[in-house]
Amino acid sequence: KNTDELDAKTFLNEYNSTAEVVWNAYTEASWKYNTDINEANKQLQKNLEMSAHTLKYGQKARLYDTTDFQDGSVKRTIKKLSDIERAALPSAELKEYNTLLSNMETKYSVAEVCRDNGTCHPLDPDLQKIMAESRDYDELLFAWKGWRDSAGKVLRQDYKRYVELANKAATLNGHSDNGAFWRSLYETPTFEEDLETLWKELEPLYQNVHAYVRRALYKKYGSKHINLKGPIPAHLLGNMWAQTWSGIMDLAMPYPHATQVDATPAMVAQGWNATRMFQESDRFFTSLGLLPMPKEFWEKSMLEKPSDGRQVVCHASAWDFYNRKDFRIKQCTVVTMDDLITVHHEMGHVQYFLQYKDQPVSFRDGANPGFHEAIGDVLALSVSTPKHLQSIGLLDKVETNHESDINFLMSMALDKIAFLPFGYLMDQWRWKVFDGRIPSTEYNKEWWNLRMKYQGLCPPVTRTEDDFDPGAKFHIPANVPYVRYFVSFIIQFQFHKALCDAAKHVGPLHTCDIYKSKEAGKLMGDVMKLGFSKPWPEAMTMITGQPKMSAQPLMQYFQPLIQWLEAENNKNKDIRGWPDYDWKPST
Ligand SMILES: C[C@H](NC(=O)O)C(=O)O
Ligand SMILES: [Zn+2]
Repeated sequence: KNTDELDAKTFLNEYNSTAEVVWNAYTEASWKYNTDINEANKQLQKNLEMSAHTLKYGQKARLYDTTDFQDGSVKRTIKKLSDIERAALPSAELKEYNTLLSNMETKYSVAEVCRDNGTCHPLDPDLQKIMAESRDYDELLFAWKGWRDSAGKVLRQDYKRYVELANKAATLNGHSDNGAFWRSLYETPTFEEDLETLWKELEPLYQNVHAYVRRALYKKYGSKHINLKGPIPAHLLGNMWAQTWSGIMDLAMPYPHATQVDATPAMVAQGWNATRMFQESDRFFTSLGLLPMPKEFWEKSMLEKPSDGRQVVCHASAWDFYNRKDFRIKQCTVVTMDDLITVHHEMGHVQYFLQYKDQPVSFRDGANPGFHEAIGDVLALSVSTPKHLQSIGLLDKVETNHESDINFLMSMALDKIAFLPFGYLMDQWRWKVFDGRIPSTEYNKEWWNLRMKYQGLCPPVTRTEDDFDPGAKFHIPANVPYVRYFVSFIIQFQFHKALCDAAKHVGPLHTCDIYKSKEAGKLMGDVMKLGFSKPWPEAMTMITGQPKMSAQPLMQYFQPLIQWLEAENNKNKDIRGWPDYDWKPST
């Protein structure tokens, strides 16, 4: 083994400069395909070239014994390069794997649901709009079942083969399976236990929100479709996957006569468009002293769904082109408050890219994947406050009284608390698929067992193993891990609390708006500059003064609502949980 540290440094410099070129070429090709899906753009050549580069340098990296090296960054980089992921596969299987991934993401992205009259609806914006706005049980069922027939079902065989190849690559890199590889990115031996502890702390909160919303849906849809002691039919929560419930805020509004919290009507009335939404977000970031979007961003991003007939991958994403200059967002933006939040989420990714762009490519990542997902959401917690929305002209009347507070906290809970079980179960399912606890013959049964166990949902119609409902959620065919969002929804409140302290906020945490606080911006910026160069507990300590994930700030933020929900559910004599677990809605 080579123990020459200077030699390793030279090797890493060569790696870094060649990687930028190869990764940039791949990213450009991938962007071209994602924003114009067709056979011509499908060329997977650049992907193979990237894997060839990874293989070449990964094999060299494995020749070093870094035990006695002085420079921690050199050790950290050599260790990271030694895991060559899919490049470990024999070339025929690597080609098959890349083709499978491309086909799965394409099938998902071009899927649509057609009516008897021949009208066909894509997920974005049509089906998403129906799921958020329709209050017709059967119309919701048309969209819900149609999407799973068109996007999920067709992926089942591809997925089975993808699991085999992903696991083969993982084992060739020394992991027990692909789930173990995904968890290794958190560098936390107690990661799974820590997550379960956090979930157990937050489960009572979720069950209170679930019981309250079940009561609201009972009022709307009646006893044929809602059992007050049972699971909720999964198509009634205002979202295609029931992962956030803000779509049914009008049914769940605690005090309809107090301050409203939805900025959508004002955005539409004032003629906001996608660019305006992104400019607003850019303004918030720069108000904190963080970096403005470069001109390439405005010139090359795709901020709206193209109207020229091109097929695109509409699921929003942020892109680093690894040349320290070119950063983009691809989003099929619609003018709603919900999408203004998504805009901030994606802009948070680009801010992270900008902040760590001078790190070596190996460190151009979040401290852990949850950090990358949290940045934009932290700022959105400030933007969402009635006070801030009023300051940008999106809410006219803002009252600071108990009812308005509870209305606001309910709207936030329908996004942030409703999401927690979904954020947790997505990779519970995949980790079990990868380690074999869920055989391919039980993909769908186990999916619905987890949807029942964690979310208290049931399918509105019978499901079989001809279906593949997990495939109807983007991240499954797109091979994007998901526990990062569960982590993000917890740590973003830790960050929010720390930044509000830095901004010298006084009063309840949920009223904090860090807008224009340079102190808050510096705290965030310094952590983002680190990228992946230090283990994430160090980054967590820089922001919060302690190294662990904690549910306490989230609980503190929602404290007034927790008390209100306890009282409200007790007043309604509503049980928490769904003991009538085998109840089914009448069809
Ligand atoms: C929460 C997650 N966000 C994202 O993909 O950007 C989702 O949309 O499912
Ligand atoms: Zn994201």
